Amino acid sequence: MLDDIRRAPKVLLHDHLDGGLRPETIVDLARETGYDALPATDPAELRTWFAEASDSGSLERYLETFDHTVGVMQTAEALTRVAYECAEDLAKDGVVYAEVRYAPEQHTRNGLTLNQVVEAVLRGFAEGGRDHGIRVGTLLTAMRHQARSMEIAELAVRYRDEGVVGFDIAGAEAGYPPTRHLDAFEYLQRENAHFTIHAGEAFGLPSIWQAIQWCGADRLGHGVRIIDDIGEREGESPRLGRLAAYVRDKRIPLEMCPSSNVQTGAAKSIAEHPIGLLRRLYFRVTVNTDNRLMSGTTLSEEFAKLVEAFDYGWDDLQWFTVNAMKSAFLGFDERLELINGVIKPGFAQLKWRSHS
Ligand SMILES: O=c1[nH]cnc2c1ncn2[C@H]1C[C@H](O)[C@@H](CO)O1
Ligand SMILES: [Zn+2]
Repeated sequence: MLDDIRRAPKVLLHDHLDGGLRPETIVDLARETGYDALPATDPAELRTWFAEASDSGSLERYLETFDHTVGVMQTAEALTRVAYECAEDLAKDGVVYAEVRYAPEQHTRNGLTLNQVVEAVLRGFAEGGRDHGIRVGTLLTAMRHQARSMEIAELAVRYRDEGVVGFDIAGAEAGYPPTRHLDAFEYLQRENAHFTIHAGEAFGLPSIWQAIQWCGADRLGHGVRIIDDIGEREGESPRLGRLAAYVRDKRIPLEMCPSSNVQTGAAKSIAEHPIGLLRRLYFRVTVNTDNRLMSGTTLSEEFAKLVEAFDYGWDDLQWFTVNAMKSAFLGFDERLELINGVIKPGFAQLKWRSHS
């Protein structure tokens, strides 16, 4: 099944550039750029280290592992290489459209300007996308514990015609509510720009409520805790609270990342992940990787885990994929073209093959 899932034309909306490096590349870049704090210099050991260190049950501990990936991404060449390889790796996994995010403010330690950071990454995505047949849009992230969101929002608008398709905030959620960055979100709305907000991962409903009702988020990063607003009683159909009903009624996309959520403690296991119920209730659920390196995963593997846990078939996987494409920060005509010209025919072929 995994091989077939790899062949399916997939869409990925939530993937961090600094969470998806190849271990071999980290080792190379550390050597080239003089970064001497890696926990291991053998790629296989490094791969294991990331997976284990990320498996703590705490988002804060999980985020500490990014010190090492961000540490080696401080030159234009390094950023371009990482972005190129990201496009290549996603294409090889059968992803046809991806939105990949990172925080430019974390890549200026060696003197790069924010503009230089963005241009280096865009170059990597453009070249990687062209060579490997995938379209990659960029989301610029501001770190929620810092105070640079307005600057980063302006950066996203500056590069909107060059491949930057939106904005996001990320980092530790508890103690850093989205409203801290309200001015940035209001600015983006005035600019008719798109944004998503990490919310409802390590903090509950108030974070989701603020993200949508105060900040005007187009999508929710994770959003798993929306489950807290859904009451389930034996023998009765689930009851949606006002916020959960709003999210479903308005078709607000949920960027769900099953493996990452298990690692940070946002979900107990894949089988107990709220995605099962949310999909049954027809929330606009999408499936994502978050950080392929930290979770040792790919989008195909995330789908395969869900197939195992929830017995999903091709129709479910296509539904998640079409949801993702509908929710992309891309023009309506381009979304339609990918849905009708690539996704539907690709899935039809796989369904036909598995029946014959
Ligand atoms: O799942 C996440 N929640 C909150 N922040 C995250 C998550 N994954 C990565 N980040 C942070 C760490 C990265 O350095 C930053 C930009 O990609 O975003
Ligand atoms: Zn994330």
